[in-house]
Amino acid sequence: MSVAAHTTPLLSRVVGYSVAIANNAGRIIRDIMKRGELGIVEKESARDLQTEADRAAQRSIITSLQKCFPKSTIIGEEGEDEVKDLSGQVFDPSSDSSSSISSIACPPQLTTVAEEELVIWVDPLDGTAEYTQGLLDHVTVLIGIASGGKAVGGVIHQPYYNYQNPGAELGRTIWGIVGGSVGGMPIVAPPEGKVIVTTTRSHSSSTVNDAVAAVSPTEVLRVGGAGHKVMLLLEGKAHVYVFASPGCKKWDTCAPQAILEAAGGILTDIKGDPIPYHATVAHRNSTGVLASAAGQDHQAFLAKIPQHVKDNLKA
Ligand SMILES: Nc1ncnc2c1ncn2[C@@H]1O[C@H](COP(=O)(O)O)[C@@H](OP(=O)(O)O)[C@H]1O
Ligand SMILES: [Mg+2]
Ligand SMILES: [Mg+2]
Ligand SMILES: [Mg+2]
Repeated sequence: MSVAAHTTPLLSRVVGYSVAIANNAGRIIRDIMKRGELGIVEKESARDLQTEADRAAQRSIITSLQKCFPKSTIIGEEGEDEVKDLSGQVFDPSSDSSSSISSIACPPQLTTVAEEELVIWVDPLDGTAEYTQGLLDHVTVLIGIASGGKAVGGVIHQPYYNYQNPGAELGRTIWGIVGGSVGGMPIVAPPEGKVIVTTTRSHSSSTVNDAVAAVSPTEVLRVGGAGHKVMLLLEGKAHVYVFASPGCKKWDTCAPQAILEAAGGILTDIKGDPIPYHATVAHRNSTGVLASAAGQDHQAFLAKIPQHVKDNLKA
């Protein structure tokens, strides 16, 4: 472990190590796709799939995080078996130069956060439906860090970024700490005079579509993954992410929310209430998600969501 690891705040260390751990999970996801044996199973429904990549990536992330931060609570999407299974290949994040943590700024109010206060929400593969359909750049690995019920830090790794540009570096990783710093990609403002809305591609409903129409979009980007959609907000390709559905879970939103807020954006439920991230909360974001890029009028978007949409999403 480097000297910096002992002198930097715990939260910066968790985020820095999560960068390396997420990059390693991305390698696992690419390897499984290359082998072509996806081992697809249905979870709660045919719209809720799990592949060997979801399972193997989660085993690796949880095993590695547990080893580095044994006193924190870690909650992963892929259920009890994968969480208790610590047989994943242990990856030592301090061996990876991508976990250079000295540049990850932590604001004063978060420098004293203790390991046992952290709740780490892990989505080992966000955008599973798109992964199985070959829409590979929709896939992300999400590691979100909460303290006091709030999303305070996060990592989004996009393992297939640039996969259609041979010769360019494959994959990218974005990280952030709320009130601290954001890194890994330039933050770009979306174009003025347009309202580009991003929403689900594979989990639509009439309520989802009513909410999208209500914000009067000039364009709608239907893409996979909560992580991918928040990346579109960060890189100036969309103004707002509207998802009036109870389908997203805490592991889908914790990391994207922390990074978006670190970059000046806002993520709430569809009514404008904050999403809680304590260890004991229900996993489902039953009142939907609305996220806006930095500089956008979040309240104005919320005000356009029709009452019948809000009424359909009960806590
Ligand atoms: N109706 C639904 N049923 C199950 N999962 C849903 C869902 N709606 C959204 N989700 C989950 O929320 C995440 C983002 O969804 P979408 O891509 O449709 O915007 C996906 O995460 P995973 O791919 O990690 O499971 C997806 O499974
Ligand atoms: Mg899933
Ligand atoms: Mg997900
Ligand atoms: Mg997932």
